[in-house]
Amino acid sequence: MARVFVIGAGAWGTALAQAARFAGHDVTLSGRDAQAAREINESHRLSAYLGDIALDPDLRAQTGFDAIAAADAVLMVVPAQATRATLEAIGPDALSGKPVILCAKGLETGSNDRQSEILAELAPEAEPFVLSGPSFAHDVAAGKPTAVTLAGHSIERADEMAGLLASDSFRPYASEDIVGVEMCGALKNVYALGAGAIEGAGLGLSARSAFLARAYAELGRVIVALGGIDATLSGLAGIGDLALSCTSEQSRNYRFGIALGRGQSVDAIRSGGMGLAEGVFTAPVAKAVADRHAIDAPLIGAVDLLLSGEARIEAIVPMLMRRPLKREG
Ligand SMILES: NC(=O)C1=CN([C@@H]2O[C@H](COP(=O)(O)OP(=O)(O)OC[C@H]3O[C@@H](n4cnc5c(N)ncnc54)[C@H](OP(=O)(O)O)[C@@H]3O)[C@@H](O)[C@H]2O)C=CC1
Ligand SMILES: O=C(CO)COP(=O)(O)O
Repeated sequence: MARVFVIGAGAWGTALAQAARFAGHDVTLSGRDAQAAREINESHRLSAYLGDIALDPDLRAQTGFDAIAAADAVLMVVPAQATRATLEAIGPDALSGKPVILCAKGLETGSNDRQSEILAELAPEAEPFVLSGPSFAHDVAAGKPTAVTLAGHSIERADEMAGLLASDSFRPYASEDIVGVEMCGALKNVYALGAGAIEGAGLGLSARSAFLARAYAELGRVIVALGGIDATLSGLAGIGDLALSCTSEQSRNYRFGIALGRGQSVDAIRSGGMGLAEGVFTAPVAKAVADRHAIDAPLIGAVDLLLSGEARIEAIVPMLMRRPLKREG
């Protein structure tokens, strides 16, 4: 039994804390909301995020970072834009020498950083890992089976972390492609916005499937240009999560995209309480990264344009369709 410390008591942090309990560990979950922590400890629920899913009674929740010093492994699961401030609050010493598994899916606004780049800056002595793949928090917390990718700098250490979190319902596959896995997790949210917009605009399932296939090709170009491994694309973090998020109304990003496709503005959708849609923050960053590396990424550009409010989907689709024809592959 290891001591696992999970930071971020929203839907995904709590689901992963539950997964770590399924794997038999001593788990502490740290959130910023004392009332939510009390609900987890006393009622074994997190109703605001996970409805009536029963949490393991031995899952302990708290605010603050007290138990982190004793942890064998740390999972970072706050939203991507909150990772920097959270790491600053923890301080570098507490994470020195510890495996830190980064679970948020997004690129940071302003710096354009991946989650592992933020960790390297603020806790350079921590050992970075990235977890990503097709995994809705409700499914994982309820003990429904899924598989994910878990990447580290060394495949042997990734094997060890995969072994740490594995249970009958949670099956991590080891990888040594931190960059590729991070880009898959961040960009699938951008593509889910686009696929949702196609649905919301009533453009049909053929269009959505064509978008998904071209998103897959584009994501492959991004991974390789940034130094990732092409094979990651065909794995759980790649096509596994892309297919899930681009076709399921369980995805917040997909639902946000549906609302965009129906003509609602970003502000109107946000004020409607849609919940966290990481792709909204990541899309402009992804566009900047693609431009900087001269990557041909028309779909990221299209989603970014749609989010900007400067063009509606009815105008964007012909722009995509009238580009010069290409050969596949
Ligand atoms: N939900 C899912 O199915 C999955 C989510 N992910 C990823 O996990 C990450 C977290 O998502 P998820 O848990 O779903 O999000 P939620 O919206 O469910 O929860 C976010 C949590 O982070 C807290 N939080 C919000 N802003 C801050 C901040 N500025 N500083 C510190 N804490 C903050 C919230 O606290 P409070 O409640 O007080 O606002 C809440 O506890 C995202 O990157 C997402 O893409 C990955 C796989 C699956
Ligand atoms: O990452 C997820 C599933 O793998 C969750 O997707 P959303 O954040 O779009 O809900």
